[in-house]
Amino acid sequence: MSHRDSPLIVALDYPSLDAALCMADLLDPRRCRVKVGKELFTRSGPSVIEALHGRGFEVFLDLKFHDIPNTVAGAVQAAAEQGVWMVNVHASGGRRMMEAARERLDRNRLSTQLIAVTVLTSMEREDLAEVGVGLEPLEQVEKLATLAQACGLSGVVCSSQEAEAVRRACGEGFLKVTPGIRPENSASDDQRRILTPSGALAAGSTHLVIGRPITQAEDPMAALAGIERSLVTRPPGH
Ligand SMILES: O=C(O)c1cc(=O)[nH]c(=O)n1[C@@H]1O[C@H](COP(=O)(O)O)[C@@H](O)[C@H]1O
Repeated sequence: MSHRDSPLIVALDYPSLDAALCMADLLDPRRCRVKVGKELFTRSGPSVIEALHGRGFEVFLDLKFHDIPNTVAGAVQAAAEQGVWMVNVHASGGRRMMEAARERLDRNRLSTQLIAVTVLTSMEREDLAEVGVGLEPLEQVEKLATLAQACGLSGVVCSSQEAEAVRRACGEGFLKVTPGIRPENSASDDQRRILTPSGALAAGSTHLVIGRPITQAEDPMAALAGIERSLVTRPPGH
């Protein structure tokens, strides 16, 4: 299996370039992609992207941009010009922001996948209510996914619990990138809306973002292999 077929994206949530690369060196770039998030990128800057590309990884740059349209379009262009495979914005930034980002990539013939975060997997109904959204997470995810698709984005970040609804609303080809993945018997940590890796794929996730269950395992590549096996031999009913 090459990374082009693998649904697995390992979140490299580390406070330094060295720590992230130590983990990357334990992983096989033919069997997963990697995600660089806010902490690592803020500390290391673009050098981490270069180092991961040099090791053969495709990179999801997860900076969840959310600002006025012109600012987000510029940031998305800067990310794409570093050659990353995927970049994301917050769908709650709205239509004008997402369209500006899409248009900027198209105008510059940049093929980076542009996706939108819907409702963070750490949030439940009460958390949404507190920020003025009086909908269930599922309804809000559907609403934002439909908007992101109308703005020409390639997919969304959502929890795997909503992947099926997004598939119904936006179709098979629309990417459903789902964090909040927890293998059987592992700690949920700060995640709230979770599923197992096989449950997530069965629900329609196209890509699974997995951090701590792999990066904090004693043998990360063995943990990744265990997840791969669970995807091949799905439990009955999935
Ligand atoms: O955009 C993301 O990747 C993201 C969105 C979301 O709603 N929830 C979420 O957990 N993430 C990211 O996915 C990763 C999940 O890591 P673990 O909880 O360690 O598996 C982290 O890097 C989060 O920043």
